[in-house]
Order: sequence, then structure tokens, then C-alpha cells
Amino acid sequence: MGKAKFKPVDDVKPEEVEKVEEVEEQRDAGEVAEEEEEEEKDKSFEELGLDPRLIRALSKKGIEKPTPIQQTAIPYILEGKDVVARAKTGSGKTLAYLLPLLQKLFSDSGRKKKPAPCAFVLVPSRELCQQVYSEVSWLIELCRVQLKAVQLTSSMPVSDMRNALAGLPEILVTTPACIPKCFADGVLDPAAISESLEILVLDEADLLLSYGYEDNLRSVTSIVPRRCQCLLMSATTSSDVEKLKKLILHNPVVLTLQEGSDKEEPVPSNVQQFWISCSAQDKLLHILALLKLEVVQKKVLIFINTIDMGFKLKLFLEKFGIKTAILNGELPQNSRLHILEQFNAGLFDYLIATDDNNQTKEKEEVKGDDNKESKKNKRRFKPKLDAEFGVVRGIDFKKVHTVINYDMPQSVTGYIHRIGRTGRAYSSGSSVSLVSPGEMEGFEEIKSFLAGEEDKDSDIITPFPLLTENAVESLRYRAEDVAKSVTKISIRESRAQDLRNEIINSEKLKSHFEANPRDLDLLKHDKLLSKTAPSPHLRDIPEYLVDAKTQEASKMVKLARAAMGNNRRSGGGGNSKKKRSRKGGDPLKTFNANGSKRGRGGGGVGQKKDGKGSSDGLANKKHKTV
Ligand SMILES: Nc1ncnc2c1ncn2[C@@H]1O[C@H](COP(=O)(O)OP(=O)(O)OP(=O)(O)O)[C@@H](O)[C@H]1O
Repeated sequence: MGKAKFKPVDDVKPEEVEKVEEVEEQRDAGEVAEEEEEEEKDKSFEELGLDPRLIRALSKKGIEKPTPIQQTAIPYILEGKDVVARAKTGSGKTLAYLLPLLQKLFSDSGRKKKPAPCAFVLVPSRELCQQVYSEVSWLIELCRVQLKAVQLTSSMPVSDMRNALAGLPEILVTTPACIPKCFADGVLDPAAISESLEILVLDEADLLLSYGYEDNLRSVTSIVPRRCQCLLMSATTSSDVEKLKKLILHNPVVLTLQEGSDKEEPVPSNVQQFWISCSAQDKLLHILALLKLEVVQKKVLIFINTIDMGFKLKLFLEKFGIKTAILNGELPQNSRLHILEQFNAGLFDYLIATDDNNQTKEKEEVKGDDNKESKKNKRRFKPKLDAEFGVVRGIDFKKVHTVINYDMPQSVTGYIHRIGRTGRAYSSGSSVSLVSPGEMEGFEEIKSFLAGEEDKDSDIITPFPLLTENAVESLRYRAEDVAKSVTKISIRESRAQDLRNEIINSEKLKSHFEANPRDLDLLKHDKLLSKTAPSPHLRDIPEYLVDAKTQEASKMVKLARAAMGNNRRSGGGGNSKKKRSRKGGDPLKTFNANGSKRGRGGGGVGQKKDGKGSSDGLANKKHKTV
């Protein structure tokens, strides 16, 4: 996790500031060895004052040591302070608030039940609702305490909502839109909430307002009692977070990540960021080269900006024998959750996901298309997107090694949230962005944001070193030929077919899977869309087509994967140094096509600044310290 340090900005205790400054001075004077400093800084869950039941539960899940945000936030939350915590994606913010929240409720358990839940966790999407609900549920179960958590989403029938709330749960996980709906349906009573509410958490706060929840949040805040402790968790800062802070919190402690220096880095340092410059038409060719020549580590999450593009990519890759699954906002919720579960369980390696904020663009594209056949299809098939859908936002994808931006995201925040799907907690990862000339301006904006004011020229996103131009060109003929066969009509038809299948599956199988949860494994989501199997000459790329350097890169990636498989330990916890040193096995960090050692901060002599793959650049690839 790097040398993260949290510095409370407001409402700081003087002695703590001193402690921070003391370490800083010693570091400047070179008096503190890095290892020692780490020992001194790190606190255990016991030292944070966490209940032994919670510590045992965490240990059963392989979580032994708090992350920096947990170390800093937990004591403040236990003290009853309002907290604004900003920490990178994947830094463990969920447990940072859930652990103290549960501990506070432990002391109340056994007392008379309140008329409404006393803890609300508000998240921007249904997927996150499910994720936070699962997290809190396993904690409650393993702690064996008499607490009940429920999740509510706007799509639930009123009767289900009533049933869920009938057991007088202490914890409610929901989206801001759902609460006014509950008021309107008479499922929740505002007066009862004012009487009961003790803790309100706004998770992924930077996204709540961008999701259009402002009015919903206002109607919630109007009934939040003054005594209620409010927590605001976020991965980035924005005017939205400030707005929410003012709207809901009282004199909060503001915790902001500082890593190594005063510079704030929103992307975890254990994620290596790369880019490839190519024309929009050549993106299919480049992604084919990345996946087919196996120069990126699996599992891979590929982001595209429209659902149609997702299907185009799926159909294209399928012809080369590369199976992918698709996740988007028009799929039924059951299917989406199931796809996420299967991907996390490792049932398939490639997932193509749409961003949630591209619905408008998608609609515009549908409007602008005057093809007769498409019009016919459109009549039959009206995409209905779920407003509470959120793939990128806060979802804890497990063991994603590579994030590929096939299309560049529309904003810096979008980029940060996408990239944050890898390098979660103590694992490492990498990202590859395919940047066309039309996307260059946005890309430059992202780069300069990540580099920060003082460090404008530093290359945080470096050219991808493991793909030579020759290797890419060797696939051009096949790629262009296959790309032509993926027509607009075939895309529309596949999309409609996939949706129909998922709806049927979702409805038909819902009750079956409730009764037979094990059968879920049988339903694979990365199945083929086209009726014909990929032809052998496309499925297996002959060796003579791939140059020696790319072959070596591919071999290294495979070796690293094998090594990681062998070293895999049980559980996700612990930040032992051994575990961190696994990053050294990632060829994107250590690969050297010429066999010589790479110097630190070499900054790519022979490596084209424009991101175009160059074999010469391999030996001089800038080494990012992790
Ligand atoms: N102390 C810990 N040790 C090891 N793993 C942890 C620890 N705390 C949390 N994790 C794991 O780290 C992963 C990321 O955690 P979490 O989803 O809370 O991150 P986050 O900061 O909320 O990220 P995002 O901003 O992207 O939502 C999860 O799989 C979680 O189980």
C-alpha cells in the first residue's frame, strides 16, 4: 500500500499533529529507516480499540492488519466524531466505517428495538448496496451478535420492503433514491427515523451527487437528528463532496491521504498505468494484440463507452477464440449481480463493462442511426437502462490484474474510478489506455491532473512497453478482415438476443437458484454469441507471425501468472513484506527485453513519448517505485 499517511485536516488533536511532524522530520534527516518507520506507524486492530469479536471475524476472512485509512478513521469514528475520509480506490474504506459502526451497535444490542434502523448506509448504486450488505452480513454472522441488516433498492416491490423492515433491522443499506420512495409508500416513517437514527454513512460520496441524488439527499438530511454521527467516505475530492460535507456534517474531522510527500495521488501506487496511441479504427487491432499475444495479465476488465461497442468487441474477440462476458446497465439486476459474482469467483477472465455515465451518448447514437434494419430492430428492442446501475463505482472486483480503457473515460474522476478496480487493498495491478487522436485532449487532462501542479512533466502514465509495432502489424490483416464481418446489424441482433436471454434466465431462474444456490455455477456468462465456432486460423495465432520480443514478453507474463498462482495464499489480508514483494514478479514492472537491469526513473530513452509501442523502449522502461 505504499507509505500512506493520513493527516487530519480539521479538528486535529495537537499531539497527533506533532507525531506526524516528528516522523516527517526524522525522515527528512534520513534518521528513520523505511522499515522501522513502517513498524512505528502501523497499528493493529487491537490497538485501535476494536472489539475482539470483530477482530476474530476479520481474522477468519484473512484480514489481519488495518489499512492506513482504517488505522486513522476507526479511532475517530469510535470516539463519535463526524468524519470525512478521502482515500484511494481499494484502500479499505468500507471496513473503515463498518467496523466501528458495528462496534457501536454491539453495545446497544439486547436493548429494546428502535422503531426504525439506527444506522443508514447510503451508496450510489444497487451493485454497491449488495456489496456493502454482504460485507456487513458476514461480519454480523461471524461475530454472532443479535443485529440485523437489510438492503432496500427502489426496484423492490413494496411488500418485499415491508417484509425486510418487519424484523426491525438496526442497519439499512440503500440508495438515496430509495428513501423518499419508502416514505411515499409508507414503508419508512420520517418521524421514526428522526427518533432512531444514530449513524449515517454516505459511501462513495464523490459520486452521490453526480448520480443525481441531490434532491433525495436533501429530503433525507431534513430528518437527520442533530445528535446523529455522520460519515462521508470518498475516493476523490470534488465540489460535490464539499457540498455534501456542508449539507450533512457538523464540524467533522477531515482525513486526507498523504503518500510519501505532500502530493496527493488518487490512484494507488501499486497500479502501473500505461497507454498506447492508436487511431480509433486500430483499437480492435490493438486490443486483439494485447489479449491474443497475452502481454497483459489476467483477469482483465475492459471499459467501453457504449453498449453497442461492447457487443462489437465481444463478437470480434469471439472470432479469435477469446471468450468475454458483458456487463451493462440494461441487463436485469439478477444477471448483473451474477456476472459480478462469477467474475469475482474466477469463472472467466475477460469482462467488458460499460460506464454508467454514458447513457445519454448511447441514446443519442440510437437516435442518429437511420439504417432501416436498425430501425426495425429498435422498434422491437428498446434499451431500458437502470438509473441505479454502477459498474465502476466502488465495486470490489476481485483479483483484476489489468484494466483496459478501450474507450477513454469522459472525465478524470471516471478514469480514477476505472483504474481503481485493480490494485485493490494490498494487491498490484496495471492499466492500459488505448488513446486515439480524438481522445488526446482528455488524456492530457488526466495526465496533468495525476501529475499534479508541481510535477507537470512527470510521466505517471507511460507508454506500454510489451507490444512491438511488428507484433501489432502481424495481426492487422486478420483483424481488419474480421472487423468487417462484425456489422451494425449483427451487433444489434446480438445485443437484443443477449438481453432476451438474460431476462428469461433472470426471471425463470430466480426462484430456482434461491432453492438451489449451487446451480448458479452452471450458468456461464462468457458464452459465445455467434453461432459458428472461431476458425482455427484465427483462434491460434501461428508463432511465425509474432516477433521474438513479443513472444518473450508473453512468456514472462505467463510465468508471472504461474508464479502468482503458486504463491497464492489463503485470505486477502495481511500486508507482510513478502506479500508486497510479489509485485516484483510482475513483468510489467520487471520485464526487460534486452536482459539488462532497468534503472530507476530512467524515463524511457528510446521509448517513444507518444505511447506507440517501441521495442527499443523496453530496456529503458521507466520503473515506478511501489
Ligand atoms: N485491512 C485489510 N487487509 C486486507 N484486505 C482488506 C483490508 N481491508 C479491506 N480489505 C479488502 O480490500 C478490498 C477493497 O476494499 P474496499 O472495497 O473497502 O475499498 P474502497 O476504499 O472502498 O475502494 P473504492 O473507493 O474503489 O470503493 C476489499 O476486497 C476488502 O475486503
